[in-house]
Amino acid sequence: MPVASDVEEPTADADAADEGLPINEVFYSLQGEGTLAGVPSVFVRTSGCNLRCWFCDSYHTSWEPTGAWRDVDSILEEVRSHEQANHVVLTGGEPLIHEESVELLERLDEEGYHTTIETNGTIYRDAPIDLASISPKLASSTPTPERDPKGEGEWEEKHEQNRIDMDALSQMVDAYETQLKFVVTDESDLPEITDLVDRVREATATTVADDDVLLMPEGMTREQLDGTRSEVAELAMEYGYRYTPRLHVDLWNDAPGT
Ligand SMILES: C[S@@+](CC[C@H](N)C(=O)[O-])C[C@H]1O[C@@H](n2cnc3c(N)ncnc32)[C@H](O)[C@@H]1O
Ligand SMILES: Nc1nc2[nH]cc(C(=O)O)c2c(=O)[nH]1
Ligand code: SF4
Ligand SMILES: [Mg+2]
Repeated sequence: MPVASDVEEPTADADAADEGLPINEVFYSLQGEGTLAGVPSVFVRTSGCNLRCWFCDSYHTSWEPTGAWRDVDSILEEVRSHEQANHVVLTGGEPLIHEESVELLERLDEEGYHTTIETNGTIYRDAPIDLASISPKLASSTPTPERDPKGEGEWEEKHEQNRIDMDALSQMVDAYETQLKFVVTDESDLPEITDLVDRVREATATTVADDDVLLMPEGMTREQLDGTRSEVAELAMEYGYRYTPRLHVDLWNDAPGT
């Protein structure tokens, strides 16, 4: 069922909290991205986002948010049904627009799961998060009229205004074990990445090592990655940052539930 458009705003939380979370999908796979790539994990994907990256590979959580409201108990039951998994990845959409994500993370933590959150880093919440996998959005993600997958650039200004919130980002880096995972389209992204990393280092008490900074090639299909991964790998070597593959795309292309 379509998720009401008000899930896009964090202010809708109070009303929605009783109903649980808008869930787009729950599936079991290998973590495909970042320092835990290859680890068997259950993915819980919430619907609704406060940004609109033109390249978003989860279109039905952002541009066309779709899902069903589910209470935390029913989500936990499905997570537990994947008995082999010790790791849970909470993703979206933007999972931190939802207050109820905190309750889900608390319950997962109580049951002994390792929790990763995939977030764009614009909203801080206090929750038991074992790895904050933060993917701050660069200027190259902005949905200009030429790149808008849906309209004619109606989201350009709002996306541009909201894509970086240095207070939320630095609070998260100080609170949790963190990886900063940048989607790279080409080498023109690198000056913005180095500048942002410098600003995070200035704003936080935490040491952000170069290998906590990950470059991930843009592409939601193998064919698209064929056009980006070599250049991004070279850039990681040149700048001393870590390269992360998109292992799930290499293995399963853009198949649903992977
Ligand atoms: C769909 S997002 C959901 C979590 C959160 N909204 C975020 O952007 O971090 C999950 C991850 O996929 C990445 N991603 C989305 N579309 C992509 C694409 N076309 N190529 C590479 N990575 C992409 C995001 O940057 C993020 O790291
Ligand atoms: N296998 C797999 N690994 C992932 N890591 C982060 C994902 C996400 O969409 O947040 C993702 C995903 O969609 N699939
Ligand atoms: S922030 Fe994440 S979910 Fe939202 S549009 Fe960008 S990639 Fe998609
Ligand atoms: Mg994904």
